[in-house]
Amino acid sequence: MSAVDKREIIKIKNVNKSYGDVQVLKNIDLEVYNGEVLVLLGPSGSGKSTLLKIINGLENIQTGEVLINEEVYNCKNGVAVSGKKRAEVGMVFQQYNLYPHMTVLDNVTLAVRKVKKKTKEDAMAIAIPILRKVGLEEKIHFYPSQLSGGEQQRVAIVRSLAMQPKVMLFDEPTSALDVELINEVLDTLIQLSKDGMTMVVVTHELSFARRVATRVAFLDKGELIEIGKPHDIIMHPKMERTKLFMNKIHNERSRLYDIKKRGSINIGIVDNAPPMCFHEKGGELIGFDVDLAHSIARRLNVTLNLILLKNENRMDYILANKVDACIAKLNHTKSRDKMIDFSVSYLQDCKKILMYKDNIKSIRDLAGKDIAYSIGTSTANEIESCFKKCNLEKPNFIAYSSDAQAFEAMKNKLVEGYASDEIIGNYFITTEIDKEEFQYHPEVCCYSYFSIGVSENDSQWLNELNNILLDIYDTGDYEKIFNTWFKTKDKKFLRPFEKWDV
Ligand SMILES: Nc1ncnc2c1ncn2[C@@H]1O[C@H](COP(=O)(O)OP(=O)(O)OP(=O)(O)O)[C@@H](O)[C@H]1O
Repeated sequence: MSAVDKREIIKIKNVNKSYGDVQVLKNIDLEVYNGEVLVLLGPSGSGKSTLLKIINGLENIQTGEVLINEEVYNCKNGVAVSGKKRAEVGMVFQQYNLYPHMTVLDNVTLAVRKVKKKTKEDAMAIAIPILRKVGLEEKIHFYPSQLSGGEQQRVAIVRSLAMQPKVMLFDEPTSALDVELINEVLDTLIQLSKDGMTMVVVTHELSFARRVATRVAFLDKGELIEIGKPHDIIMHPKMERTKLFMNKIHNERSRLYDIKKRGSINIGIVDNAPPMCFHEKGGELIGFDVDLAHSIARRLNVTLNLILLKNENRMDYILANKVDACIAKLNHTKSRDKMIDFSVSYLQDCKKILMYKDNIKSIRDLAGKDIAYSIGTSTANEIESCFKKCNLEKPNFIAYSSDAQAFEAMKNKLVEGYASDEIIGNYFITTEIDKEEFQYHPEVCCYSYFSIGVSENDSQWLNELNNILLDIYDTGDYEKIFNTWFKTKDKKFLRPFEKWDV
């Protein structure tokens, strides 16, 4: 996220708005700072859209004023600035309202030419780099009907951006889109925020608010009830009205509902960590995680789509709601717990350091020694914090692109040891002829808990998933899967943990 400074870009002072006798906004005071992304949440009819239209000068107000960069844009005597000035406040609606008979390029450059009086060439010079940035360069000669809903909405965003606005206002920009298209529009908003654009966004996408918003404001019945950091307003609201709304939205927005509606579940897996998930010789994906994913899909009575992820992008996919669940030998760690939710743990393991037996000395001897691990895993961090707790100087962790490569590095003596979850390390030892040569360092064992990762605030989906995991256990399926993949009996077969507790 870009840096926010305390310069007020939008200032709303004591705004009251009525339609006839009905007051729809009451004494609104609000500032939006430079580079800030302010998300407006609230029930239907609470006045969110009206507030955006007031900022933009599309609606008049009965009292107060709206300033943008200290210039009055709206006040009780009517809209205070010219149409050209008003175009400096970009607005994107739920319906993208593109001209159907015009190409993408014409749609985007029309206002630049008409309102800003730019030549066609100048307008194109502004528009094309923005179209390129949002990945639409190849579609500039397409007509709206030839584009997906997500692409049309991105064109609408570019059309506003081409006016080089000081702020951008979005009114539920994703609510008319299918689930799979929502993220491409949200990604465009995320990019805009990284570029430092000041934005006010009305949305029901709580995970987007958690990820991108600088602050979240909750409106109810025309009043600004609460404003603060996304985590505080969404997870720990202080006001009763906010609490009621959040509970309702969490239930309504459950992923479980989408999964059932779609008839399929998207489960993220990582395919380079045998025996959890890897490619069989024929190329088929197999492993503990794969079997677990099938068991879950069967219980939900939906088809299973396995989505191939990497260790290093697993969290991003969960955060961006690109997968419904992630079963990718994901360790439940404290830092991840701040961003996503975890199911009950389906496997307890231990992070260890595998070495040539002859090299094993005291734990203190590991200080500064090169140890390989697989990139994007929590292994290095977790072992480092175990060392820190014991006041020991830590080894020097070196990231390799997979567990197989990290193991090879140790085997070829490029590094002193290979660190991983024991269950994965064991797989590599058992496939070696000289397995007797290797041993885990006897003094290093940091407990790890494999859990399924899901996006936050969806208690309905999480509860269902936990119940399914316990059912998989209770019906004996878990034992079968366990015994298929952990033949070496290297792990005890445990009932999934009801609670995460370290
Ligand atoms: N042009 C209008 N004339 C009369 N009443 C209006 C007009 N526009 C909005 N309202 C009323 O003002 C109130 C606030 O509407 P607004 O569209 O701002 O709410 P909202 O929070 O954006 O709702 P939603 O989430 O459903 O879009 C509602 O009661 C609505 O019926």
